[in-house]
Amino acid sequence: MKKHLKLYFVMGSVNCLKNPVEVLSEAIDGGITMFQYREKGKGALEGEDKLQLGKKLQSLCNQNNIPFIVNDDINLALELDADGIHIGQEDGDVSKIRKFIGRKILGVSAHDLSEATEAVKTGANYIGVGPMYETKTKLDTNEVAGPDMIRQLRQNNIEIPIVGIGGINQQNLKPVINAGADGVALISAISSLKQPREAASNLIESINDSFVNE
Ligand SMILES: Cc1ncsc1CCOP(=O)(O)O
Ligand SMILES: C=C1C=NC(C(F)(F)F)=NC1=N
Ligand SMILES: [Mg+2]
Repeated sequence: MKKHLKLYFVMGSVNCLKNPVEVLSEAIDGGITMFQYREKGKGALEGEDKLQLGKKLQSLCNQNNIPFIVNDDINLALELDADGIHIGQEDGDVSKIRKFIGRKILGVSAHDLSEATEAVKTGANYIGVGPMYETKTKLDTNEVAGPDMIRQLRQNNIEIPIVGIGGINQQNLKPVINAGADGVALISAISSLKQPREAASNLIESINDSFVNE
């Protein structure tokens, strides 16, 4: 699990500057290690359109052995037979969902020690902790937690794989790794750029450097 979390690209059609299939294809070439289909926000696809785009993105991931995770939408995750699902605190009872999805990857958002502890107890495979920094991508985030939140979780013996998320880019990712995260999750640092391949390549290089000099 930990090795997949190094550069976790999260995106939906509304986040992309150009065709989402092209964006993901380039991001995979650039070196992302995991993908989350998060079709959410103003203008997001729904129903059949959401399913069809999901299928295209999933096949890109399958061709490249990249885990394909669906955000929030359990029915879509099961219909696509996705590799896993990511849910927030408001997306339902984690232990019920764990039973429902069997051995698929289960990611849970956590904003503090109590939510992280709860997620571990109910069988999450990783937790997403944030927001690390200010972000304009998700409008209803909790207040900025910062990399210190990850450090605090590790100091309280939270051993589960952790990925930081929120406002992360090449310039500010090192503190997130140094705080004890196994990787970074991000949207606009790849999806909003004209050259997603180059963006992903620069990001994974910085991430690997951060681990080497830890
Ligand atoms: C999904 C999510 N959860 C916490 S912040 C965020 C948005 C991250 O987007 P960006 O990487 O563009 O800041
Ligand atoms: C709200 C979210 C928080 N964390 C993550 C992830 F990075 F995948 F863990 N994904 C989300 N959609
Ligand atoms: Mg959610």
